[in-house]
Amino acid sequence: MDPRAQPSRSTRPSMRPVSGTYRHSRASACIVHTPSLEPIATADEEEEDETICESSDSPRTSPLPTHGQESSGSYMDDSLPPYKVALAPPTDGVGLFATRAIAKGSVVLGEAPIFTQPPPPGRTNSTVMAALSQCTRDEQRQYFNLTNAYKAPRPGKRELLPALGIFETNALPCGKARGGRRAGIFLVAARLNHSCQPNVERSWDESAQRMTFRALRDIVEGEELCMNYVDVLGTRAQRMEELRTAFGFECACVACAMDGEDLAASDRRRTTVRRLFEEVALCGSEPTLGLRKVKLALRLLKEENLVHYEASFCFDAFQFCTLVSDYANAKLWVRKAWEASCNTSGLDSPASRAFKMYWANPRAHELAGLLQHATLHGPD
Ligand SMILES: C[S@@+](CC[C@H](N)C(=O)[O-])C[C@H]1O[C@@H](n2cnc3c(N)ncnc32)[C@H](O)[C@@H]1O
Repeated sequence: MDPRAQPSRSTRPSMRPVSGTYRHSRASACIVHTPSLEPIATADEEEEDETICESSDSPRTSPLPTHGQESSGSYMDDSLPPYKVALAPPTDGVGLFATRAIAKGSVVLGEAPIFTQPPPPGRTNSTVMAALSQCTRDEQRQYFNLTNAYKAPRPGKRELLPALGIFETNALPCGKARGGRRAGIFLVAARLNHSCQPNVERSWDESAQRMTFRALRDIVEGEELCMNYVDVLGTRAQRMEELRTAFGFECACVACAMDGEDLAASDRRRTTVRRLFEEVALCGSEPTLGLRKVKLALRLLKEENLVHYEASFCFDAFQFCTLVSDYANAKLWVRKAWEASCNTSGLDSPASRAFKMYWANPRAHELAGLLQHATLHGPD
């Protein structure tokens, strides 16, 4: 190993340069979930990097399939929403179901909050009631029809008055506030159930003050639309425990319904991806090894039907390639990261824009050329 190949200063930390916490939890994550795992910052969590600008040879045309009405956040190809509310039997409540096929990356729903609240302790039953008083009668009626997971006492949780209990059950993080993150009520999205194999991802558009929900993969008519409230890389037992403690329910999703060898294999894959996520960040001086780990993680994610983390791992692979000046493969990887990021958080998200910029100019990355020249591999 070339001793020069110890990119001491920044390699390790900057293996996750487009970092941040990409929380999947509902805002009742006053239950603090700090997923060191979570890869790509979404619009609600990532300050825009001011150093990023379009270079003149930026890729101009999108090689991606059309992203519905990407920027407007409205529905895909007709004026009717591509979902309906219907009973979701295993959950004791309702959920949202696709009323037609929805293509990967399409906007499923764009919604503004009826009101937002600061993080605790600034959020109380009185502040929620005050915000509700500014809403229409219909919004108030719909609000009080939402699920309240704090109705009955739960171990370790204090009972909450109804308005606050409903808020904590249904609110989603949306934007920053002094001392934490604001959270808001989205009357339609409040009907999205959790799945450990989600098919919908949310991203907050700070400038439009709207939440956009995109299809993580192709969705067939009749399929339930689900996002994930917690990180999904744990074993079933770990995920169940987290959902029970944080949200007070026993997860009835398809991944948690597995048993026997299927469950054991799924647990193994998810824990391996989690381990790889940590290990890849430590491979700054061993790009070949790092890239091998990335490829394994991507294969396991695919087998688990999990799309999250794809962009992050692809970006790691990009960095390994740029470290050794393998710019041809670096471009292939960052393009893949860009495609994955557009599918989950849209063309205009800070991560998507950063990936696009590096696709146009991989040498702009701070790790470029730090190690001895080598040729690695592109995506499979
Ligand atoms: C934000 S609401 C989602 C919509 C809710 N099902 C309804 O009827 O309004 C969250 C609640 O839905 C239920 N839920 C969501 N995901 C679930 C899952 N995977 N398994 C069981 N219950 C779930 C829990 O009761 C949870 O407190």
